[in-house]
Amino acid sequence: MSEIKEVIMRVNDVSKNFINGVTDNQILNHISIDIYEGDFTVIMGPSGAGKSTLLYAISGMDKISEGEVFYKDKNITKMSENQMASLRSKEFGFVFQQTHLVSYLTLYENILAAGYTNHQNTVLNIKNRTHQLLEEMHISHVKDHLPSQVSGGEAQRAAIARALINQPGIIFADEPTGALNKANSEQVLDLMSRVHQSGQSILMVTHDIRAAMRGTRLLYIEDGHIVGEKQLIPYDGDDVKQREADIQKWLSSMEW
Ligand SMILES: Nc1ncnc2c1ncn2[C@@H]1O[C@H](COP(=O)(O)OP(=O)(O)OP(=O)(O)O)[C@@H](O)[C@H]1O
Repeated sequence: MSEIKEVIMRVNDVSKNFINGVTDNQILNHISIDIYEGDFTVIMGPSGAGKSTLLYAISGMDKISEGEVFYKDKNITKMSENQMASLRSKEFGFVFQQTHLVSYLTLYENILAAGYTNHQNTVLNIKNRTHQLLEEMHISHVKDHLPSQVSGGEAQRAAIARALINQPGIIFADEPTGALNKANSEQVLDLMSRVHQSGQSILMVTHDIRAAMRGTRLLYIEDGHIVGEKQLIPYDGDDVKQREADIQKWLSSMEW
């Protein structure tokens, strides 16, 4: 019997236009898609196809031109700035190519500060969870370093810890390994896989097959439409070559 998944984000007929002078560019063209709880959903597609625009539209980071986006049945399109800010700090976690860590705070303080944005939690709980995440992300040994004093991989792992501090319903990641070398990328991806295995819903944009293979559902966007989809069994580190070849074959069928 197949497992029934809950919808965590519902994208309903969403369009996004950018107006540059007199030109009106439609980047997202009436997209409707459900994102499921517990999935590691990956958005792929050619450069300029609208991958990041879709991620920002779904996460409410950017206003959409038309349509509606729901998070667990709450229509986020209708929320005020304050409601949206509160939802973002409690329910959404963000990881970008650049970490956006505060340069004058240590890794520990960066994570802690994000925890303090959720006023429902106690200081003791936030401190305990920060230490737990530092352990899980293998960065306890550099917790008192500034972002400029650690490697790109360590900084990105701190950014993931920061995204997880408030136990978000979903993590949005935009090319999280885009600025990292191969070794650091693999470490970050291993941690993202582990976070996903613990039940975390993730929506990630990437053009990197090594990152995409961590996903359980791949979506392909082109010319503002979702034109392809592929399901994958959860990543367990086995048959990596086969997984890579399967994704490559699927991408080639999209890009012919
Ligand atoms: N703020 C903006 N104003 C005007 N045009 C924009 C803006 N942001 C994005 N665009 C345009 O929208 C299109 C899609 O951009 P987007 O960043 O979503 O693409 P992408 O698929 O993520 O690309 P890449 O893989 O190169 O990062 C591009 O043509 C881009 O130039």
